[in-house]
Amino acid sequence: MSARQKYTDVKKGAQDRMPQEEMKKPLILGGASPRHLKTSISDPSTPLVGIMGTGDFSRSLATRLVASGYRVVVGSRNPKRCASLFPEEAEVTTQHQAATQADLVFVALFPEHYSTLAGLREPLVGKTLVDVSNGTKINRDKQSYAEQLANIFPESSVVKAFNVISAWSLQTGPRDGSRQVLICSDSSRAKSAVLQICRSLGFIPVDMGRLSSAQEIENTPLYLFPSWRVPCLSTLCLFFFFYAYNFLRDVVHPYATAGKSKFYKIPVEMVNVTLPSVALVTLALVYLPGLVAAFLQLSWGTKYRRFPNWLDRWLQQRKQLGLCAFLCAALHAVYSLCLPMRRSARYNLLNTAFKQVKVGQEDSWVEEEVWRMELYLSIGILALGLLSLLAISSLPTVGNSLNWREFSFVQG
Ligand SMILES: NC(=O)C1=CN([C@@H]2O[C@H](COP(=O)(O)OP(=O)(O)OC[C@H]3O[C@@H](n4cnc5c(N)ncnc54)[C@H](OP(=O)(O)O)[C@@H]3O)[C@@H](O)[C@H]2O)C=CC1
Ligand SMILES: [Cu+2]
Repeated sequence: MSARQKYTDVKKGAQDRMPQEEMKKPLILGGASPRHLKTSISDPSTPLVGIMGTGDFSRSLATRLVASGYRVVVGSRNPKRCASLFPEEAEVTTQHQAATQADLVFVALFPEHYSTLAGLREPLVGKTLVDVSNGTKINRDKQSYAEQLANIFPESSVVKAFNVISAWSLQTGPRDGSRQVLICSDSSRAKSAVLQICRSLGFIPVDMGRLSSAQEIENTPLYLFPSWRVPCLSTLCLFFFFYAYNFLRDVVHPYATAGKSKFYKIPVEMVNVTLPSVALVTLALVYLPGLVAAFLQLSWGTKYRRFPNWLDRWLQQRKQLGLCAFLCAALHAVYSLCLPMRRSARYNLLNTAFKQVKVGQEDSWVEEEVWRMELYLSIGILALGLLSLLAISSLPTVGNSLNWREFSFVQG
């Protein structure tokens, strides 16, 4: 049994057990009909939008379409059971009837069930079909779901769209990070109809070209933090570089030349010395590409020319690099604040040791104790750093930049 099959079964089970009143409630709390989703009066000239399926996505989409003034007809295998889940303005009927009436049809089914729609081929001839499906794994070699749908309906125009928008954000309304809807199709007429709907729902359509881009669009929501990999790796590399340098300079060198043991510096002091260097260099990496870009534009004498790819990517990652620099600087501040506390603790420790030595006890435990203290301290500081990272990432602006559905497109 595939992961999705299991998920669908669990979901179906839950829906069957859930009383109808519960299911009628919108996904988000705050009243049965959120104020911003109040119905606008439908204009008979707007296209009649059909939706196949009555799941989460279908319900959210229908609610938003109705709120934006569209006339909606929903096609279900069991219209009687599902009618109460939709806004009153939306008509819920059989799949065949919905397909016949609608001018444009959203297919809100899991792709595994596309083949069950084959009987609707005739009423859908010449119409636009919108495929909203998502995969569960990154797909590199199989045909995309949108192309599979196009194979089942060779005489309809298939558009891939809205898969990057969750049922949740359809209901809550577009937010910063999840505003862009990637759209592709082989038919420009069908595509512009979907672009129009997308704009009226408050999203920003991004034209991704022909239907062959569908695979990439289906993969997009499955990438984890695509724009963070390089900035995090470069910050880590810088950290290791400066740490190694400081280790050689502050620990190995005094040991080799004067036989002094400074190994206690490894967990706290050396990390603290390394962090500001990393923060400064990372900050420099934030400003440098802007300068390079300005220099290139000056030497070309025009700003209407594309930057080389490497510079393009670097420019797009400045925000992430800046946040990494900020994290290092913040950790450095925390470490520095902790140092005085540590000094006084060591003073106390040495004091006790001195007293004990005076009395005539063995003093070798002092060094061990210093080590243990430094270790606890560094673990504490790291935990504090992680906590502050979590806090920072929950800030709305930073949170959006962490959004896994974020895209940055450079205007050509
Ligand atoms: N939920 C989300 O946030 C998002 C979902 N999507 C995509 O939207 C599509 C639908 O998702 P979602 O609404 O969550 O799924 P659900 O499981 O909630 O709904 C699927 C619907 O498909 C209909 N259906 C038609 N034929 C069959 C069949 N043979 N077997 C089972 N169901 C059938 C059912 O409606 P009925 O019984 O009335 O016919 C059912 O309600 C998927 O492709 C998904 O990838 C994309 C982006 C976000
Ligand atoms: Cu400092």
